[in-house]
Amino acid sequence: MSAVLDLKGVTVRRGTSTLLGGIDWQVNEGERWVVLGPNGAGKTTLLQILAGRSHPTSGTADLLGERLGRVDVFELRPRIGFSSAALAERIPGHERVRDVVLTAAYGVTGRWQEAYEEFDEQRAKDLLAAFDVADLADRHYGTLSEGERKRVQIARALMTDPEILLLDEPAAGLDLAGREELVAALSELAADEASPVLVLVTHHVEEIPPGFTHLLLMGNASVQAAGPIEEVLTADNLSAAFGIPLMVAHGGGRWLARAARPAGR
Ligand SMILES: Nc1ncnc2c1ncn2[C@@H]1O[C@H](COP(=O)(O)OP(=O)(O)OP(=O)(O)O)[C@@H](O)[C@H]1O
Repeated sequence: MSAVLDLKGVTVRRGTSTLLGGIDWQVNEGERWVVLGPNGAGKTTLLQILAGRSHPTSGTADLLGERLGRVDVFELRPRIGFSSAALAERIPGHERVRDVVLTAAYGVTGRWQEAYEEFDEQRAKDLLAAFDVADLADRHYGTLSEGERKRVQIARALMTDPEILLLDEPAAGLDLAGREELVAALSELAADEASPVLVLVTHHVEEIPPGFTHLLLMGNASVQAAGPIEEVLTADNLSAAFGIPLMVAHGGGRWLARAARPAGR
């Protein structure tokens, strides 16, 4: 079985900065990955490669069996769902929620004169229902709460029935109730065998949804540890990645982390 994502020695340089230094990573069918690490670790840069929106300076990135640099990325991108704050900013506030999801079929934001099939309309409706926002379908996107927007963004990322779904900090900016609702929705997505391979980027172990299987821990532009979540998410690994002594607890499918001793002691 070939890997869904296969990165070998992936390095990204911008000027004199190394944003990613020699990343080796394999993701297989059915896996649900969390990419965790501190600010500036290189998580967003990595996701840009996985989304086919940026190329490595050196090394090789095979996405769905296609090598970046040799494949037409415009054919590849519909096979990879992607949700990020930067993409969300492009959604016009006056767009109807149903059209925010529907227009992903053409990879555009802002409905204009595209013709959509009944099948597309139905899929957009079903996705809104799956994320519990069906009753918002006729609202303007700009009138939604942040939590509602996040769920619409994920529904949009799934519109093309992708083989991989990349989520860059989906819980950022949510209040506690919003975060918990999103974690529950992502946990359901993880449990569904029909779901694509999932890759979720976060800074916070509290945002890891139950059912996610693997963890890539990043720090200093490189992989600190990678593998099954229970093996990798240890106090030692997390402390090394974040650069302070941390404690980790696990219960009820959820994770917690805090400083091993109060700051300043
Ligand atoms: N075009 C660029 N030129 C130089 N440095 C860059 C460029 N783009 C990003 N960086 C730097 O690369 C590093 C990694 O950035 P990246 O956004 O991938 O990190 P991240 O782990 O996603 O961080 P955060 O959690 O804060 O979003 C950061 O130090 C950032 O300042």
